[in-house]
Amino acid sequence: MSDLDALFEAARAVREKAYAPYSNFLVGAALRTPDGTIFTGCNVENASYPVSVCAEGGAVGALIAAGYRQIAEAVVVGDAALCTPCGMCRQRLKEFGTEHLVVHVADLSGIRRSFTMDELLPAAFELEDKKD
Ligand SMILES: O=c1ccn([C@H]2C[C@H](O)[C@@H](CO)O2)c(=O)[nH]1
Ligand SMILES: [Zn+2]
Repeated sequence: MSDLDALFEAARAVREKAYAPYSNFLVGAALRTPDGTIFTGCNVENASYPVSVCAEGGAVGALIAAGYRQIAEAVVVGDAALCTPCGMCRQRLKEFGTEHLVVHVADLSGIRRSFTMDELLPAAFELEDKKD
């Protein structure tokens, strides 16, 4: 299995764990660090809708909590719709993306589109003096 296949499988598996009783739209995200470690997250909705957390947010939290700071590649798996990260998650991914971060967007049968971070979030807001 290629590294990308493994990342896709991780995102597809964690999608099954999503808590999305309000939208019924399950999402899984898998992030690969430069050393090949994979972190995953799923969307967790809430009766107070704005409290919901996207799959990408959970995965970024897991990666940071484990002591990592860099995302080299990401896969987001939704259902039929083209499940590109929302605006907030584009900013989240940008914060920790390597220069060459590629975000693959998939449905259950596989990857449908691939984007560079710059395609997803051109002219992104970033602070030069951030400490990593
Ligand atoms: O990239 C995406 C797009 C949507 N969602 C979630 C948010 C909400 O729970 C549900 C429907 O928008 O899907 C994600 O987790 N990631
Ligand atoms: Zn989001």
